[in-house]
Parts: sequence; structure tokens; C-alpha cells
Amino acid sequence: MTSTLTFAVPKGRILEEALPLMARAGIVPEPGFHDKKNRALSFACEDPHTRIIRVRAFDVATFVAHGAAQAGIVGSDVIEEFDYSDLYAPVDLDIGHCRLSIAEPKDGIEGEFDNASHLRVATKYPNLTRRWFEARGIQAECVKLNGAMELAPSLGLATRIVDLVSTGTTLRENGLVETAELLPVSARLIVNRAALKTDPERLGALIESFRALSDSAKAA
Ligand SMILES: Nc1ncnc2c1ncn2[C@@H]1O[C@H](COP(=O)(O)OP(=O)(O)OP(=O)(O)O)[C@@H](O)[C@H]1O
Ligand SMILES: O=P(O)(O)OC[C@H]1O[C@H](OP(=O)(O)OP(=O)(O)O)[C@H](O)[C@@H]1O
Repeated sequence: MTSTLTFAVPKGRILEEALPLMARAGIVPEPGFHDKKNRALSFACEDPHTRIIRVRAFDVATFVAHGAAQAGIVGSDVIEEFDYSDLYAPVDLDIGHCRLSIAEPKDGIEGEFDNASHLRVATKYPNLTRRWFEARGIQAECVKLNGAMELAPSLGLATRIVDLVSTGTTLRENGLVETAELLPVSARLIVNRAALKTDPERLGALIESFRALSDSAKAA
């Protein structure tokens, strides 16, 4: 008997770009998936042996790393933040491009927390942030926020932020400037390593379908 493959996708901005790629790889959700009022989180697919779960971006990595979902799509920012050993990210899907950057007030820093070897940073990415500063001999004290990081410097919560930047509009509109890029970001196909060992044919075929899409996009 074929078991059900659970494929995890983030509910927000990557999804619109991911759906056409998923369809070309044979993962097509039931029509109810597209109904914005639908509160269901798990959806059947055209292929009766596949289901899609729609969760928050960080949780895609958690579901797949723990084997609750066998595969999924998530940004490289999330993969790098968690650094789960059970996650395999074999295909760069060339969608969801942005960058993870440090920003600070354009008019200079007024915080009392900072000195040459110690900074206070507001971010959703404390692990990546600490690692990046540590490699430069600086201890970053991270204040974890889940959104609206841009408010932190003006309200005295931190002197800098580490956040995703795409057009730069959010930084600009909040009086911040980008000072360094930590990581270029794009969305990846992720697979649970144990599931790949248990069901190499099915997950191998899935990886190959997405790889072929990404290769043909590069060749075009
Ligand atoms: N300008 C951007 N800002 C934020 N994320 C972006 C941007 N461009 C691409 N991304 C990608 O989208 C992902 C966020 O996905 P999504 O919006 O689905 O998250 P979410 O689950 O709604 O997040 P949240 O936890 O904030 O609710 C990021 O991890 C990143 O890889
Ligand atoms: O450079 P820009 O094009 O302005 O994009 C960057 C903004 O987009 C993201 O937030 P998002 O809109 O995903 O909302 P969030 O704060 O709820 O994560 C990110 O956290 C920035 O705030």
C-alpha cells in the first residue's frame, strides 16, 4: 500500500510563486485550498497519495525536520536559522528572492547597549545573527521579535535589526539604512533525510521533478 506523502508549504508570500512549480511537479491541491475563507490546514491533492499542509514559514522546516511532513518548500533564511541535521535542501527553486541584512537608524545610533564588542540586535533570526557577529569577534545580544523589527531602534529596544529586505521600502519608511548583507535568500525544496532513506523511489522522483524544473528555468 502506498503511504501518503505530506508536503508542507508556507502560507504567505512564497506560496503564489510556489504553486505553479508544484503543479508542474505533480502536486496539485484540491480547489478548496485556494479559498481564502477556508480555515482547513490540510488539503487533499489530485494525487490521492499526496496531501498539502499550509503552515507558517518557520514551521515548514520544523514539520519536515521531524518527519511529520516528508517534504516542503521554504526560504533559505529559515533553513539556515534552524540548521536542522535531518533537513536536506537539494533544489534551489529560484523563487522568493530577498536578502537577510543588518540595518540601523539613518541618523546614527543612540543606544546605551553597544560597545565595540557587544551589540543589541532585534531579529526573528537570533541564531544566524549570533553566528554572523561571532565570526567577526562581536557578541550580539538578540531580542527575538516575530515581526515589525523596524520599530525596535526608534523605541530603544535595540540599536540594530537583522531582517529580510526585498525592495528596501520598509527600511526606508522607518528611517533605517542597510549596512551589511548576511545572507542572500531564495526558496528551496526540502526533504526529510530519514524519509528519503525509507522511500527513496518516491522522494527521489520528487527531487528530480523539481530539479528538472529549476534546470529548465536556468536554460531558458
Ligand atoms: N520581502 C520579503 N520579506 C519577507 N520574506 C520574504 C520576502 N521575500 C521573500 N520572502 C520569503 O518568504 C518567507 C516568508 O514566508 P511567508 O510570508 O509565507 O511567512 P509566514 O509563514 O506568513 O510568516 P510569518 O511567520 O511572518 O507569518 C521568508 O522566510 C522568505 O524566505
Ligand atoms: O524590503 P521590502 O520589500 O519592504 O520587504 C521587507 C519586509 O517584508 C517582510 O515583512 P512581511 O511583509 O513579510 O511582514 P512581517 O513583518 O509580518 O514578516 C520583512 O520582514 C520586511 O519587513
